[in-house]
Amino acid sequence: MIVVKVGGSEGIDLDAVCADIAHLWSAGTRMVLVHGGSAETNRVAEALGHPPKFVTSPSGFTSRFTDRATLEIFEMVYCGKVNKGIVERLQRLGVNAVGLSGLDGRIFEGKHKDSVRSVEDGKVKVLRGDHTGTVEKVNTHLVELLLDGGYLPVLTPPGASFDGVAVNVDGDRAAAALAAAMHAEALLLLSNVPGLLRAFPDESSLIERIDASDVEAYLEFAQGRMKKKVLGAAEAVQGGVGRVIFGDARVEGPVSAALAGRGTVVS
Ligand SMILES: Nc1ncnc2c1ncn2[C@@H]1O[C@H](COP(=O)(O)OP(=O)(O)OP(=O)(O)O)[C@@H](O)[C@H]1O
Repeated sequence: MIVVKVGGSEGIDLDAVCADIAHLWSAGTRMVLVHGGSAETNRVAEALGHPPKFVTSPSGFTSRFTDRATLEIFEMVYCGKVNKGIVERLQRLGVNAVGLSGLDGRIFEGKHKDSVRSVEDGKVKVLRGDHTGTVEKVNTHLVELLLDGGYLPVLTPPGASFDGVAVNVDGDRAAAALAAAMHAEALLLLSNVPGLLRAFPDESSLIERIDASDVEAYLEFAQGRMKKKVLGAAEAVQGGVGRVIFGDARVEGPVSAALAGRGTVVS
């Protein structure tokens, strides 16, 4: 089986992703789709008068500061507009897709992190009231029930804390944990870039191949949220996933192209 994670950045062609998934699904490929929704969440948050706030940790990782109001906006967009938009596309293409968040059935579970360290003007501040977490446990039973019943699961953050509180989890790392837990042969991380670029944003600087034992060394090329993808790739291969491909979701047949090795292949 394969796990496909498609991001929610500008330029991603969800129609092309869904058409390709429908084609592979009807040919018998067992798969789970995980998605993001960051760009649309930023737009809706602005429109609702609660603009997004991103924090950068002392180790250089960027994340969305998720207070309760942000979490609710996040859910509206990720679990509502984006998730149902993908499920509708797939249904129209004849795929019996079911959309769930990681909170449903506690598919993605982890500890609630209430505070985050943020570097602001060169100083480290501690911000409280954060609703984030890292996926520590994937409960695959519900996902397997759906697959065995012929349904294509379409999953999205948030996840559930061990106390049952909704927590914003990173979609790439959640997909990586899912791929490892499901013993997937491949994890595809599709976004609005051709893959991991050595000199972002120069698209001709694509890194085509990374040795599985060496992934973390490539963190230095990733900026901003790309770092989480590299981290997710490292976690997936350490968890036994055969290969991880960073692929382009702006092209025709994006899933097949990534499966054929177009992008950055980690193996
Ligand atoms: N070295 C790099 N190579 C490629 N992209 C990079 C690099 N460094 C930073 N990036 C940025 O990482 C972004 C992809 O990560 P991001 O999390 O924003 O995407 P996503 O997975 O599509 O979104 P979502 O958070 O909605 O799931 C690219 O749009 C690019 O701007």
